[in-house]
Amino acid sequence: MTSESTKPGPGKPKDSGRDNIFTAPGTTSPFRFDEQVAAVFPDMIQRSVPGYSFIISGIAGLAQKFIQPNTQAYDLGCSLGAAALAMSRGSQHTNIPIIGIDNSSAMVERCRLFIEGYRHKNPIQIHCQNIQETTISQASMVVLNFTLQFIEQSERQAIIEHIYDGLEPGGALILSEKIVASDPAVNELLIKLHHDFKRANGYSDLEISQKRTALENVLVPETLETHHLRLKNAGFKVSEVWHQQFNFCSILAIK
Ligand SMILES: Nc1ncnc2c1ncn2[C@@H]1O[C@H](C[S@+](CC[C@H]([NH3+])C(=O)[O-])CC(=O)[O-])[C@@H](O)[C@H]1O
Ligand SMILES: O=C(O)C(=O)Cc1ccccc1
Repeated sequence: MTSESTKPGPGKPKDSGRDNIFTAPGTTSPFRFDEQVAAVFPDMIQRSVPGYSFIISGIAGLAQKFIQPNTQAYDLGCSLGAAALAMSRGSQHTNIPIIGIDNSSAMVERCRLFIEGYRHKNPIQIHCQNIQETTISQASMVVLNFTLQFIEQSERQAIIEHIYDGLEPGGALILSEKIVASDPAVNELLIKLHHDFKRANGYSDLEISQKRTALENVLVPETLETHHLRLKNAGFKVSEVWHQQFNFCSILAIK
């Protein structure tokens, strides 16, 4: 069993492989979190999201500050549970229920196995369900780590409001998202820098372009202004960017 205190981030389950999903020409069907993606997810997210490991470590640090006794913590769109494990690791308290939610059964199955492989000091439960149908209560910390971007835009405000309602005063929402820069030229530049990052991590131009096509209308990014406004409208007192690398951003919002 691996100790959560010595391994940051998700590491790699023994059977996880390299992401070759978009290697073959003609692979452009819409992106889905199916078994094929779940099987290579640690490699895919690590090589595709600038700052991913830093954000996971940062979530552990934020958990140290925000998780309070007699509350719960949520990892919404948990995939393999990296943020749930980070919250467990970072929390100063034990016996805090940490609830991971994902609507992909392939992810949930692997997440449960993955979490079993780590020693964790807080109980982690993983549920296969839609975030839109998740009850949130007595929360001191909620994480949406690159999840809201995959949800219909028309449903995003209600989700943020529901999270706000379930948070205790002083509780934190960590919202990480791929963003669109307001200035079109800067936006193009950030997209280019992101593609350079992917190329430097071993993805070919064909893989980058086919995945870009597959993500159209599936991952719908918004501007930072839209996120801050949505958080403000939900009632959050504070929303500040605590990490940004190119067009990948993480916001800390406090109730
Ligand atoms: N409506 C929904 N309800 C529940 N789950 C959903 C929904 N829509 C999408 N998902 C799930 O949200 C996750 C998004 S990945 C999160 C990474 C993780 N947070 C990490 O810190 O490693 C982000 C990425 O791959 O860029 C997937 O597992 C989906 O099945
Ligand atoms: O790969 C990309 O281009 C992304 O924008 C990030 C990403 C990472 C994992 C799944 C889907 C999108």
